[in-house]
Amino acid sequence: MAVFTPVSLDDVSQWITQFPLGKPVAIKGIASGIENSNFFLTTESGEYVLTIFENLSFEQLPFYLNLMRHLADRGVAVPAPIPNDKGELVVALHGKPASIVTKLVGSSQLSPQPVHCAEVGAMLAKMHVAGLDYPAYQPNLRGLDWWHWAAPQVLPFMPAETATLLRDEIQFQDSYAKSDLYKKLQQGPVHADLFRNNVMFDGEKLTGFFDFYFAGCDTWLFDVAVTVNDWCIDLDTGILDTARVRAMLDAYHTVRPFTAAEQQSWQTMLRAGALRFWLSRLYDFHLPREAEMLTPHDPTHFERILRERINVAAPALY
Ligand SMILES: Nc1ncnc2c1ncn2[C@@H]1O[C@H](COP(=O)(O)OP(=O)(O)OP(=O)(O)O)[C@@H](O)[C@H]1O
Ligand SMILES: N[C@@H](CCO)C(=O)O
Repeated sequence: MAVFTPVSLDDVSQWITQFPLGKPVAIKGIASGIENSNFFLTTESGEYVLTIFENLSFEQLPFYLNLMRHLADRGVAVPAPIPNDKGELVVALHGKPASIVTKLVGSSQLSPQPVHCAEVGAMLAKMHVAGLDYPAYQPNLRGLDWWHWAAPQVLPFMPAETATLLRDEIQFQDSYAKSDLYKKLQQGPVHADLFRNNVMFDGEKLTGFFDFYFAGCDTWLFDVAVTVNDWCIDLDTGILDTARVRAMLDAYHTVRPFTAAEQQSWQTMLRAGALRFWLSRLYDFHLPREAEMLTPHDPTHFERILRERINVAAPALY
């Protein structure tokens, strides 16, 4: 189901000569993606992932691919995009934008232990610091402006009590975003979707972050909140697991110390991280894209997490 645009060895044999990768030896579609057509590509020089982008355009892609290249060049574990002989990272294949990146070793860790959370926390801090001098800017396209655009479209579908929760939370986040405290937070490029299925592990060793296509510039703390809200919870209840939270935050703090302003903002940001995915899931659920083939993710998962973060104090940031 996941390969929307088929690609054969014949299709790439000529196309790939613009990349310094030698002859292609094998190509195999990857079943698990839902957004793009992905392939494992073996060439004379090694193993790579070829992606044909089904939704993002030639204009949108450079922000993401240049960011991955920038991070990879600074030792952050991410797939490194391979430039062609003109230095381009995005090249047309079957009329659609495509790229080749290095293949990460391992698989996703879907039942993380504290040791995995510590690896993620340390690498996330490293990524934030390495992104500081990334020259391109794009806002988080699923940030406050998007919440204001999406909420009126989903509210008519919602029962009164949950609609009130959504309205109140957006208002609460609005006033926080205007506060002096918010302005003190460090900002930069963030992944913004660093869920368990977007990180690769080889045993207990993290081998890479991937799927950067929600990345944008936002507060670093928002990225930490999104990551904790997925990696450090009991999936059935949304309740934070203190051992995993501590492992992730302590490892992050060792690489890039949190600030007092971040400490004060922590609970609010955990709520923002929950709101962001509650709203996007509500939107995908009630207003699915045309020809959407997917079963949408369950919005109530993040509604539960939001209520939990409103009602229960999280472990301190440091
Ligand atoms: N650089 C990489 N190295 C190794 N495996 C990769 C790499 N990039 C992607 N994969 C594999 O391909 C699968 C699909 O990739 P990805 O999650 O990016 O799909 P997508 O369709 O682009 O997005 P979505 O997460 O929305 O499904 C991943 O689960 C992973 O197993
Ligand atoms: N991580 C998102 C899906 C988009 O990558 C979610 O769980 O809603």
